Amino acid sequence: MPASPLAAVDLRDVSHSFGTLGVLGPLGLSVARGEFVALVGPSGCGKSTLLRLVAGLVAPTGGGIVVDGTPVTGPDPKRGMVFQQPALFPWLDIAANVRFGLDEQGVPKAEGNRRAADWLAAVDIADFAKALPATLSGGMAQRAALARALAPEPDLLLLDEPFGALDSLTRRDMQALLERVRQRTSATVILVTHDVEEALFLADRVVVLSPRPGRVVAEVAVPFDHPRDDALRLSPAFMEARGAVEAALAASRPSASQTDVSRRESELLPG
Ligand SMILES: Nc1ncnc2c1ncn2[C@@H]1O[C@H](COP(=O)(O)OP(=O)(O)OP(=O)(O)O)[C@@H](O)[C@H]1O
Repeated sequence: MPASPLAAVDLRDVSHSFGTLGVLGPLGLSVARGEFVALVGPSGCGKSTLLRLVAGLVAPTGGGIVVDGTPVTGPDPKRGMVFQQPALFPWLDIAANVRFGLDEQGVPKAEGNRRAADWLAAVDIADFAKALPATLSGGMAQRAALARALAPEPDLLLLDEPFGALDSLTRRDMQALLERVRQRTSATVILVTHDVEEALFLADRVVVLSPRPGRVVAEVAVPFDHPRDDALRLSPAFMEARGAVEAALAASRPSASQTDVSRRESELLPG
């Protein structure tokens, strides 16, 4: 599969197995520079694995991944990642956590402080600069994790269910926040989520994966301009896009009646 000239991320015939368990692919996926793609699919279909492969934390057992023209062979500071659990360094205050990647890059101290303060303000936690992570709520800690990932100005931001552990109201606040901070960065974004509404609210394209081993079964373009606000969720066009993604998800699963038939057949089998 030839690389698209505009692709920031190119997955070429990628597959992955853990031992004998095939969890992903083979699949191809191209993400354009600056595009925001959301991945949805049934639990266990390999979404997190796909993100870890792109991050270079795991090597694929088949195919290859190219980011900005260079094959992925390991982690790179140009690829920021946010996980479901904030994973902040517990012994560093929030400002130092956000500054961490900048210190690693050798950014001078004064500039690092200024950029960290700027990002803390952008995610509305400037007042918590001196707090330790353990004293923050889940939502606040996740704001800090987002600021930490964005402060080094990554070319690619990988978000693995970043709001999955939050209550629904905090989750909506965080979606609005991510939509807002996205205007400050030109990073390409890949978001893994279980939440179809979240995917549609944030992304430019939603990619639907099949049950394990995950393969691309549908792609839905999200035609709404940015910045988006909450009213969008109630618009007929949004509901229509939601219906399209949910239909693709439902179509990719074995139907309930098929499952019932196979269960009944297995119940009838001797032994
Ligand atoms: N390190 C590992 N060793 C063995 N099996 C693994 C490992 N990591 C993941 N798996 C298995 O691979 C499959 C895919 O896992 P993965 O976390 O990528 O799926 P997912 O789509 O992100 O799931 P969920 O939506 O539930 O988070 C699962 O069956 C999981 O148990």
